[in-house]
Amino acid sequence: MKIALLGYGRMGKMIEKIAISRNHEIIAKVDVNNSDDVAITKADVAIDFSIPSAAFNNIKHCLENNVPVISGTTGWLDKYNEAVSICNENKGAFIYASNFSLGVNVFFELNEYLAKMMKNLSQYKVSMEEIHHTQKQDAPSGTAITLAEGIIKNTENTGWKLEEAQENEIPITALREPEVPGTHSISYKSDVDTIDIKHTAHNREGFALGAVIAAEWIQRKTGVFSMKDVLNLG
Ligand SMILES: NC(=O)c1ccc[n+]([C@@H]2O[C@H](COP(=O)([O-])OP(=O)(O)OC[C@H]3O[C@@H](n4cnc5c(N)ncnc54)[C@H](O)[C@@H]3O)[C@@H](O)[C@H]2O)c1
Ligand SMILES: O=C(O)C1=N[C@H](C(=O)O)CCC1
Repeated sequence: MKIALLGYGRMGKMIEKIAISRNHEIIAKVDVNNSDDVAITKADVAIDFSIPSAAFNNIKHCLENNVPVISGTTGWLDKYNEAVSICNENKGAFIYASNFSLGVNVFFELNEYLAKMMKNLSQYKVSMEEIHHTQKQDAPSGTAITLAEGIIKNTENTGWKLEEAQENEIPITALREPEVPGTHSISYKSDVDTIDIKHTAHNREGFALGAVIAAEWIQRKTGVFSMKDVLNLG
């Protein structure tokens, strides 16, 4: 495949490495200082790992030019429904995932399964912690938001909050520490015990491999998909 990389930072560079190892060709590298709108239109797929303020326009440009797009950028989801409409209007192909790693997508399923079991056990209070590197622009992480949505869907919790949560809201603690690729923990605490589940990324390879697999999977497809479709989970 001919791939356009939208964002050539930590993730863009890791995706380039994995894509080349799977015999793909990188035909455009778009960055804050380097835009190449023409090259993008010649790609079989674009992979966007940019910044929250750029993601929506990147995705729109691809969909309006019939280029399937995979986006892992977090922190722009107020415009997700608009991106879905643009995809459908243009009969395009689009996948957003807050986390492309196989391990986290298994963890998403485990989270929902546990939430269902905890639904009627009101003595347990749920909380979440995420830890990422200090360059991260958004908080809480996109992954933490997906996990919170998985709990809300399956329990009486009505929302999530960073820190000071109300009753029935999931409190999320977002910590920033040097070099941490991404750690997410969910705890259900009662007076007598605690149940914890945790996912720890050791590096960024899992995210990048998942994004390249999604880019391979979406070829010749039309519609809006998720990593659940790609990985055939659940
Ligand atoms: N979904 C996942 O699996 C996953 C995994 C890791 C990171 N992320 C997300 O991916 C994004 C990128 O992460 P990163 O660690 O590579 O960040 P980074 O800061 O290393 O890279 C972002 C790059 O985007 C570039 N950029 C800025 N404006 C742009 C524009 N208009 N068009 C294209 N590129 C532009 C920047 O110059 C920079 O090189 C973040 O939102 C992060 O949360 C998602
Ligand atoms: O490094 C980041 O930034 C990450 N962002 C995603 C998120 O916000 O969940 C995935 C994990 C790494």
